[in-house]
Amino acid sequence: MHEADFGVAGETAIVTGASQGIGRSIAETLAAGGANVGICSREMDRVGPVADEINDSDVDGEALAVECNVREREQVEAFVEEVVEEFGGLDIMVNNAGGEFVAPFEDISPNGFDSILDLNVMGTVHGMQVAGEHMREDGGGKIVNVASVNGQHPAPNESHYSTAKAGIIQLTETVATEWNDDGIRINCVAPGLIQTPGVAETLGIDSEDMPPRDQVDRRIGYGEDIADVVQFLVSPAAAFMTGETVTVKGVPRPGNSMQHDLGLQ
Ligand SMILES: CCCCCCCCC/C=C/C(=O)SCCNC(=O)CCNC(=O)[C@H](O)C(C)(C)COP(=O)(O)OP(=O)(O)OC[C@H]1O[C@@H](n2cnc3c(N)ncnc32)[C@H](O)[C@@H]1OP(=O)(O)O
Ligand SMILES: NC(=O)C1=CN([C@@H]2O[C@H](COP(=O)(O)OP(=O)(O)OC[C@H]3O[C@@H](n4cnc5c(N)ncnc54)[C@H](OP(=O)(O)O)[C@@H]3O)[C@@H](O)[C@H]2O)C=CC1
Repeated sequence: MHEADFGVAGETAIVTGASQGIGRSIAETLAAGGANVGICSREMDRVGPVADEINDSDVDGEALAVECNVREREQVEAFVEEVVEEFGGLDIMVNNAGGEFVAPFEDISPNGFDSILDLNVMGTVHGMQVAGEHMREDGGGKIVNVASVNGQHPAPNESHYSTAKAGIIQLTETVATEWNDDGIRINCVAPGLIQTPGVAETLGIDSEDMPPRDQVDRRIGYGEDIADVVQFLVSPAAAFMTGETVTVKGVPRPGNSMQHDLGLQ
């Protein structure tokens, strides 16, 4: 009788941008599943406590926090190297660090547009190439990139971010065809609106009454909604999936969904 295997126990994972929000949920979920996790953010003061919390808990996975700006190639190389040394390999790479500001296209300076492409696209390129090198030497691995529904559907005042996230979706599909023979599966998750500190800051959407997770028809998602799908994508259960983008956005419905209100349908 077949039993589905969603396990990650004993694997080593890296999650970028894990001091808060979706990245933190992914790191905690994988650690609770028994994976050792290397996590980073731009500030040790912010990401260190997340590792402490995981290490002080009774989950099986251990955490290592490293200060790393994903826009800086050398920092990504040093981060990955430290995790490989600490945990003895690298099986899973989650390129989550990303962000935006909201502005009309005509008000975004060349440098402003470039900063969002650099953070989201080049941050992901650095993570994929550096992790990929270790995975090829080690006989394979799994990569998950975090895009957005903004990379799939138009919404006003998100031109730079939507361009970047669409790029991440293409990057995922293209490199998946190239690294297939190396045993590296690469998939992508496209979250709808998720309750995180970043969304509170950028869009002014703060803690509202959150309906329970078992309700699909709600305005905004939890970090765990994304983390669970990421765990599926890196697990043996997704062995026949590569180059895919999985959208996780609940039910966007007029008058009901925040995404619809924001122009993302
Ligand atoms: C509605 C539908 C919703 C649809 C909603 C759908 C869901 C989307 C949810 C997404 C959620 C998230 O990603 S939440 C994440 C939220 N948090 C963040 O993103 C914060 C992270 N921020 C950063 O990493 C940075 O600040 C980042 C924006 C990349 C810029 O980094 P830099 O170091 O390059 O910083 P700077 O030098 O200050 O800025 C670079 C240039 O960008 C310009 N710039 C910076 N902020 C700007 C702003 N608010 N408006 C215009 N321009 C701005 C500056 O003027 C500079 O250009 P010049 O003046 O020309 O030099
Ligand atoms: N929340 C949402 O509705 C959606 C989010 N997304 C995507 O999900 C991902 C996470 O978003 P969310 O959790 O909301 O964002 P948050 O702003 O809440 O968290 C972003 C995380 O990334 C880190 N980070 C930011 N820039 C860098 C950098 N240059 N190098 C390393 N770490 C960095 C931050 O840490 P620190 O500040 O400590 O450096 C923080 O841990 C992003 O890629 C975002 O675009 C996609 C669709 C919807």
